Amino acid sequence: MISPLSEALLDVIADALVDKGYVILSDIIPQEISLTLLGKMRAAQIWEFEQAAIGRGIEQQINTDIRADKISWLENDDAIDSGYLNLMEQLREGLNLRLFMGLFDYESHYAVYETGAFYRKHVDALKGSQNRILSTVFFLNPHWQPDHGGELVIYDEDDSQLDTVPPRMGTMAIFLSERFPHEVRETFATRISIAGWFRVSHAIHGF
Ligand SMILES: O=C(O)CCC(=O)C(=O)O
Ligand SMILES: [Fe+2]
Repeated sequence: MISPLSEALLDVIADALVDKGYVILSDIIPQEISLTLLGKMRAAQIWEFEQAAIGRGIEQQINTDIRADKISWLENDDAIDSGYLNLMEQLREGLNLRLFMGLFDYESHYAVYETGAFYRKHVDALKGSQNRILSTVFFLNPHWQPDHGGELVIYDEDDSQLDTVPPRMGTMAIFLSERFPHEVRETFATRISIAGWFRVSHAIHGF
Protein backbone atom coordinates (compact mmCIF):
# COMPACT_ATOMS: atom_id res chain seq x y z
CA MET A 1 0.00 0.00 0.00
CA ILE A 2 1.31 3.43 -0.91
CA SER A 3 1.78 5.86 1.94
CA PRO A 4 -0.70 8.66 1.34
CA LEU A 5 0.30 12.28 0.87
CA SER A 6 0.09 13.71 4.38
CA GLU A 7 -2.63 16.16 5.37
CA ALA A 8 0.11 18.62 6.32
CA LEU A 9 1.65 18.41 2.84
CA LEU A 10 -1.75 18.85 1.17
CA ASP A 11 -2.24 21.96 3.35
CA VAL A 12 1.10 23.36 2.17
CA ILE A 13 0.24 22.76 -1.49
CA ALA A 14 -3.25 24.24 -1.15
CA ASP A 15 -1.93 27.31 0.68
CA ALA A 16 0.74 27.91 -1.96
CA LEU A 17 -1.81 27.63 -4.79
CA VAL A 18 -4.02 30.22 -3.10
CA ASP A 19 -1.07 32.44 -2.29
CA LYS A 20 0.91 32.46 -5.53
CA GLY A 21 -0.68 29.92 -7.88
CA TYR A 22 2.26 27.55 -8.07
CA VAL A 23 4.59 25.53 -5.89
CA ILE A 24 7.87 23.65 -6.35
CA LEU A 25 8.38 20.71 -4.00
CA SER A 26 11.00 18.06 -3.52
CA ASP A 27 10.64 14.47 -2.43
CA ILE A 28 6.88 14.34 -1.95
CA ILE A 29 6.63 11.09 -3.92
CA PRO A 30 7.84 8.03 -1.96
CA GLN A 31 11.23 6.97 -3.28
CA GLU A 32 10.13 3.42 -4.01
CA ILE A 33 7.62 4.84 -6.47
CA SER A 34 9.96 7.28 -8.21
CA LEU A 35 12.56 4.53 -8.56
CA THR A 36 10.06 2.17 -10.19
CA LEU A 37 9.00 4.94 -12.59
CA LEU A 38 12.63 5.57 -13.45
CA GLY A 39 13.24 1.81 -13.87
CA LYS A 40 10.36 1.64 -16.32
CA MET A 41 11.78 4.53 -18.35
CA ARG A 42 15.26 3.00 -18.38
CA ALA A 43 13.82 -0.22 -19.79
CA ALA A 44 11.51 1.57 -22.24
CA GLN A 45 11.96 1.60 -25.99
CA ILE A 46 11.99 5.36 -26.31
CA TRP A 47 11.89 5.20 -30.12
CA GLU A 48 8.43 3.67 -29.81
CA PHE A 49 7.12 6.74 -27.94
CA GLU A 50 5.00 9.25 -29.87
CA GLN A 51 6.44 12.49 -31.15
CA ALA A 52 4.69 15.05 -28.94
CA ALA A 53 2.21 17.35 -30.66
CA ILE A 54 1.00 20.86 -29.91
CA GLY A 55 -2.61 22.10 -29.77
CA ARG A 56 -5.69 20.09 -28.95
CA GLY A 57 -8.28 18.16 -30.92
CA ILE A 58 -8.37 18.78 -34.66
CA GLU A 59 -5.83 21.60 -34.32
CA GLN A 60 -3.21 19.19 -33.05
CA GLN A 61 0.05 19.14 -35.00
CA ILE A 62 3.67 18.14 -34.68
CA ASN A 63 6.07 21.07 -34.75
CA THR A 64 9.56 20.22 -33.59
CA ASP A 65 10.52 23.92 -33.65
CA ILE A 66 8.20 24.30 -30.64
CA ARG A 67 8.59 21.00 -28.86
CA ALA A 68 10.82 18.06 -29.51
CA ASP A 69 10.02 15.59 -26.76
CA LYS A 70 8.63 12.07 -27.12
CA ILE A 71 5.75 10.96 -24.98
CA SER A 72 3.94 7.92 -23.64
CA TRP A 73 0.66 8.21 -21.70
CA LEU A 74 0.28 6.69 -18.22
CA GLU A 75 -2.44 4.06 -17.89
CA ASN A 76 -4.38 3.08 -14.77
CA ASP A 77 -4.12 -0.60 -15.56
CA ASP A 78 -0.31 -0.53 -15.64
CA ALA A 79 1.11 -1.65 -12.26
CA ILE A 80 3.90 0.95 -12.26
CA ASP A 81 1.89 3.88 -13.65
CA SER A 82 -0.87 3.25 -11.12
CA GLY A 83 1.54 3.85 -8.20
CA TYR A 84 1.98 7.42 -9.43
CA LEU A 85 -1.64 7.87 -10.54
CA ASN A 86 -2.88 6.82 -7.07
CA LEU A 87 -0.83 9.60 -5.52
CA MET A 88 -2.21 12.10 -8.00
CA GLU A 89 -5.68 10.90 -7.08
CA GLN A 90 -4.87 11.69 -3.44
CA LEU A 91 -3.70 15.13 -4.52
CA ARG A 92 -6.91 15.65 -6.52
CA GLU A 93 -9.12 14.74 -3.57
CA GLY A 94 -7.02 16.73 -1.11
CA LEU A 95 -7.20 19.88 -3.22
CA ASN A 96 -10.91 19.51 -3.95
CA LEU A 97 -11.58 19.23 -0.22
CA ARG A 98 -9.50 22.27 0.60
CA LEU A 99 -10.10 24.57 -2.38
CA PHE A 100 -13.34 23.29 -3.98
CA MET A 101 -11.51 23.18 -7.31
CA GLY A 102 -13.85 20.59 -8.79
CA LEU A 103 -10.91 18.68 -10.27
CA PHE A 104 -12.51 15.78 -12.08
CA ASP A 105 -9.82 13.69 -13.71
CA TYR A 106 -6.12 13.57 -14.49
CA GLU A 107 -4.21 12.79 -17.66
CA SER A 108 -0.45 12.44 -17.75
CA HIS A 109 2.41 11.34 -19.94
CA TYR A 110 6.05 10.46 -19.60
CA ALA A 111 8.14 12.82 -21.71
CA VAL A 112 11.65 12.12 -22.87
CA TYR A 113 13.75 15.06 -24.04
CA GLU A 114 16.85 13.83 -25.76
CA THR A 115 19.96 16.02 -26.07
CA GLY A 116 19.03 19.13 -28.03
CA ALA A 117 15.30 18.90 -27.22
CA PHE A 118 13.29 21.72 -25.63
CA TYR A 119 9.70 22.95 -25.36
CA ARG A 120 9.27 26.64 -26.18
CA LYS A 121 7.28 28.95 -23.94
CA HIS A 122 3.58 28.02 -23.82
CA VAL A 123 0.55 27.83 -21.55
CA ASP A 124 -1.09 24.46 -20.94
CA ALA A 125 -4.66 25.74 -21.21
CA LEU A 126 -6.27 28.51 -23.17
CA LYS A 127 -7.92 31.10 -20.95
CA GLY A 128 -11.57 30.28 -20.38
CA SER A 129 -11.34 26.86 -21.98
CA GLN A 130 -11.92 25.33 -18.53
CA ASN A 131 -10.34 22.06 -19.44
CA ARG A 132 -6.86 21.76 -18.00
CA ILE A 133 -6.96 23.51 -14.65
CA LEU A 134 -3.88 22.42 -12.75
CA SER A 135 -0.58 21.22 -14.22
CA THR A 136 1.97 18.95 -12.56
CA VAL A 137 5.49 18.13 -13.67
CA PHE A 138 7.55 15.46 -11.92
CA PHE A 139 11.19 14.86 -12.74
CA LEU A 140 13.08 11.56 -12.98
CA ASN A 141 16.72 12.56 -13.47
CA PRO A 142 18.95 11.26 -10.68
CA HIS A 143 22.31 12.75 -11.64
CA TRP A 144 21.32 16.12 -13.05
CA GLN A 145 24.14 18.69 -13.34
CA PRO A 146 23.77 22.44 -13.91
CA ASP A 147 25.46 22.18 -17.33
CA HIS A 148 22.82 19.69 -18.49
CA GLY A 149 20.41 22.64 -18.90
CA GLY A 150 16.83 21.44 -19.41
CA GLU A 151 15.40 23.73 -16.73
CA LEU A 152 11.67 24.29 -16.47
CA VAL A 153 11.30 28.08 -16.46
CA ILE A 154 8.07 29.51 -15.09
CA TYR A 155 6.93 33.02 -16.04
CA ASP A 156 4.20 35.27 -14.68
CA GLU A 157 1.42 36.81 -16.72
CA ASP A 158 3.71 39.74 -17.66
CA ASP A 159 6.37 37.33 -18.87
CA SER A 160 8.76 38.02 -16.00
CA GLN A 161 10.70 34.97 -14.94
CA LEU A 162 9.38 33.60 -11.64
CA ASP A 163 11.32 30.40 -11.14
CA THR A 164 13.94 28.25 -12.85
CA VAL A 165 13.63 24.63 -11.86
CA PRO A 166 16.38 22.09 -12.60
CA PRO A 167 14.72 18.76 -13.51
CA ARG A 168 16.23 16.82 -10.62
CA MET A 169 14.85 13.47 -9.48
CA GLY A 170 12.04 13.92 -6.96
CA THR A 171 11.24 17.56 -7.76
CA MET A 172 7.63 18.35 -8.56
CA ALA A 173 6.14 21.58 -9.92
CA ILE A 174 2.41 22.24 -9.54
CA PHE A 175 0.85 25.32 -11.15
CA LEU A 176 -2.45 26.75 -12.38
CA SER A 177 -2.58 25.79 -16.05
CA GLU A 178 -4.02 29.01 -17.47
CA ARG A 179 -1.89 31.40 -15.51
CA PHE A 180 1.76 30.51 -16.00
CA PRO A 181 3.60 30.48 -19.31
CA HIS A 182 6.55 28.10 -19.01
CA GLU A 183 9.24 26.52 -21.13
CA VAL A 184 11.72 23.68 -21.09
CA ARG A 185 15.16 25.02 -21.92
CA GLU A 186 17.32 23.03 -24.31
CA THR A 187 18.66 19.95 -22.61
CA PHE A 188 22.20 18.63 -22.95
CA ALA A 189 21.49 15.22 -21.42
CA THR A 190 18.49 12.91 -21.73
CA ARG A 191 15.80 14.44 -19.55
CA ILE A 192 12.72 12.55 -18.33
CA SER A 193 9.59 14.05 -16.79
CA ILE A 194 5.97 13.16 -16.16
CA ALA A 195 3.69 16.03 -17.17
CA GLY A 196 0.07 15.84 -16.05
CA TRP A 197 -3.10 17.88 -15.97
CA PHE A 198 -6.09 17.87 -13.67
CA ARG A 199 -9.22 18.69 -15.60
CA VAL A 200 -12.74 19.69 -14.74
CA SER A 201 -15.66 17.90 -16.30
CA HIS A 202 -17.26 19.53 -19.32
CA ALA A 203 -20.50 17.80 -18.44
CA ILE A 204 -20.55 19.37 -14.98
CA HIS A 205 -19.47 22.79 -16.25
CA GLY A 206 -22.07 22.86 -18.99
CA PHE A 207 -19.98 22.64 -22.18
O1 LIG B 1 8.83 18.59 -18.68
C1 LIG B 1 8.61 19.73 -18.28
O2 LIG B 1 9.37 20.33 -17.52
C2 LIG B 1 7.36 20.48 -18.70
C3 LIG B 1 6.66 19.94 -19.91
C4 LIG B 1 5.49 20.79 -20.32
O3 LIG B 1 5.47 21.98 -20.08
C5 LIG B 1 4.34 20.18 -20.99
O4 LIG B 1 4.41 19.00 -21.39
O5 LIG B 1 3.33 20.89 -21.16
FE1 LIG C 1 3.49 22.74 -20.36
